[in-house]
Amino acid sequence: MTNNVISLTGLNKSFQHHSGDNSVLKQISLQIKTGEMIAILGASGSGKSTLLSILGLLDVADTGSYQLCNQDVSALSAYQLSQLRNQHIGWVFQNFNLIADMTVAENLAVPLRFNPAIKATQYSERINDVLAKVGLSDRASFYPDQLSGGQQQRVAIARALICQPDILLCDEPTGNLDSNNAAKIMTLLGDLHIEGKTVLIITHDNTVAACCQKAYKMHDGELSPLEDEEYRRVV
Ligand SMILES: Nc1ncnc2c1ncn2[C@@H]1O[C@H](COP(=O)(O)OP(=O)(O)OP(=O)(O)O)[C@@H](O)[C@H]1O
Repeated sequence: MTNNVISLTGLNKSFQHHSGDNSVLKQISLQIKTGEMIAILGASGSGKSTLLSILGLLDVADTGSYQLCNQDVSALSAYQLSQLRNQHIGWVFQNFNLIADMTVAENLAVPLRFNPAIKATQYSERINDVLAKVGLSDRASFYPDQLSGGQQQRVAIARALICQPDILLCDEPTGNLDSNNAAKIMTLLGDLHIEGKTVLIITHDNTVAACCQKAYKMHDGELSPLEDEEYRRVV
């Protein structure tokens, strides 16, 4: 057993095009320890989202090994993968992905309904807890379009937290926010990291990466660590 929550070794992924195979991830190796807060920087098309989808068990690599919480994911059935996903992973997206015709509380209940381990009698306590954590206890009955972008992203983070995952995978979490709201979201993610969550953020933005303990750069499907001065210099 290691204390790596995520361990990737020699991961490769290609997509087929009419013009031939397009190699998107090349020999990716990455170890993330429990409770770390990590950024992956990289230009558009460099392979960041593809890597995040594999880490979040939404896609699979062609070759290489992926251990999530010391379990080799290639050995698991679809049902076991969905259980592992429910248990360990919360997602935060750039576009918030809230359901427009549901209230905040109803949006937060959606992942609970897919999680058989959580009883319906626990729903309201869970919803109240996560709304308090993101500072939106007074917005439970609002619809997404009645909230600012920053508030919608806080609801999305509350939704990511509701099944009490230990890992947050964040895909450009500040990409649609102004700098003031972006800073608030980074403070919230930083607080969750301090509480012990493992936080992985993919971003184009050095100011976001500078809030993290470590950063990596994705370039043409290859991942390499960045030194402190490389990603903190613009801040
Ligand atoms: N399902 C797919 N089928 C074919 N090609 C794909 C597929 N998904 C991604 N790709 C290709 O993989 C490459 C990397 O895409 P990916 O979305 O991972 O990049 P990214 O770094 O996240 O970009 P962005 O920052 O713009 O979201 C791109 O060239 C893209 O066209």
